Amino acid sequence: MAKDAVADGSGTAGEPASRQPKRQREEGRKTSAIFVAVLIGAAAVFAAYMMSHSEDARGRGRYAAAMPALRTVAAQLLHPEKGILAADESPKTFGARLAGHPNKPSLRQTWRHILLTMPGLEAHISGVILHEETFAQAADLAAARAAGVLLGIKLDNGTAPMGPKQAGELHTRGLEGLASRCAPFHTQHGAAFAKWRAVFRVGPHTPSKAAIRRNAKDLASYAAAAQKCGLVPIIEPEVLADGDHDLSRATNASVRVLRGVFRALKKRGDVDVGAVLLKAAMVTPGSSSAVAATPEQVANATLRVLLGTVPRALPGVVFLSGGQSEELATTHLEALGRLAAERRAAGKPLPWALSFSFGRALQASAMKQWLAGDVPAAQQALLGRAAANALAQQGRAPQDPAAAAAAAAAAAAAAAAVP
Ligand SMILES: O=P(O)(O)OC[C@H]1O[C@](O)(COP(=O)(O)O)[C@@H](O)[C@@H]1O
Repeated sequence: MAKDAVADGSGTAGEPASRQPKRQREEGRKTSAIFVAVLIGAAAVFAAYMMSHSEDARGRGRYAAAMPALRTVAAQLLHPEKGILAADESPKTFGARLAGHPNKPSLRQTWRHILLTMPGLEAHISGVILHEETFAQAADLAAARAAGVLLGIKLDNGTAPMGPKQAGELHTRGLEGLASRCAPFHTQHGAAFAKWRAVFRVGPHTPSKAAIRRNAKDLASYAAAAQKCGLVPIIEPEVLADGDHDLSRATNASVRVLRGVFRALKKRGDVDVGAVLLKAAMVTPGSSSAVAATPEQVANATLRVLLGTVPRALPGVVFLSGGQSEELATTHLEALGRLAAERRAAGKPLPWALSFSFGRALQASAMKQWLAGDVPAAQQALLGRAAANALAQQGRAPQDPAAAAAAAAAAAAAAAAVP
């Protein structure tokens, strides 16, 4: 009997449970109950902490139901033979591209006029992202729209330093009043999409959790506001190439940032991720890194990051050029396009389209020609880069840019000749 009592855990060895004093049994039960309650409490606190602090925890929440009209616009932007021209430089950034020429509003206006009215632009450009100041150029906007080029508005107001604990890190401004600010771009100026850029530095202690959380939350708030305004949001969490970090640190930072961003989008519950485009940096070693990476290594690292973080429902990823030369950005895009084509051939297609949304890597040579006074050469240069990148995103070797420009111009002339 004593043996049974020990075996079923109900008493002390040698003394049946029924013979223990009642008070002693009750105290034992109370102690176990308190112990279990403390355990449950600690587990709950730990789980809550992990949910709110761990960047690796799976995001809770859901995406909003499909927004068909916005999904159609997203698909238009992701035309397989076209990409997006980023011409939304803030006045300060534009000035940095001018090689000493005075950064006057009229100069920016002239350059954007040349871009928006360029014959043949629509051959390989599906949309142009513009700075707010360009929305005053109504005739130029109308010309681009008439050619079938979608217009986008940069809705962020640039970056500002984060608190003293995140020295050197930045957050993006512009959420205040966004809901009312964004509507007229769609209703009065015909914008179809929008963009918001957040930046993350790779350093020994960055990007910090705080910077990721804050920027991810703000990107998600912007995406929701843009969709409510009737605009397809491009979210741009740019992991900067500045620095001497290697490919593996760039990979790690990109994974953490993108996880944070998609978790924040899901947590809101009012964003249709099927009507959002991700504008991402390719995963490369830092611009002052001692160790270079081949285009194949860059493409592999970039795809690995995207496959591990980006939901299948997102329609497309458009890459920024991030200070790479025009040729290098195209070479990297081509390596990515080749990987995507190989996966398709192997019956494992990527869930999203890959394309480009370059600023400098589309405009650098063109601007040089324009600043030297040769507008036709500027147009040729830009059309040539667009054509080369359109091929590259399909994994096809870019032709000689001059030949591609001539082909684009011929196509435009043929289209114009049709009555
Ligand atoms: O003027 P800002 O806000 O610094 O923007 C910088 C540029 O970065 C981009 O997001 C990406 O441009 P790049 O392709 O040249 O890196 C552009 O859309 C934008 O013009």
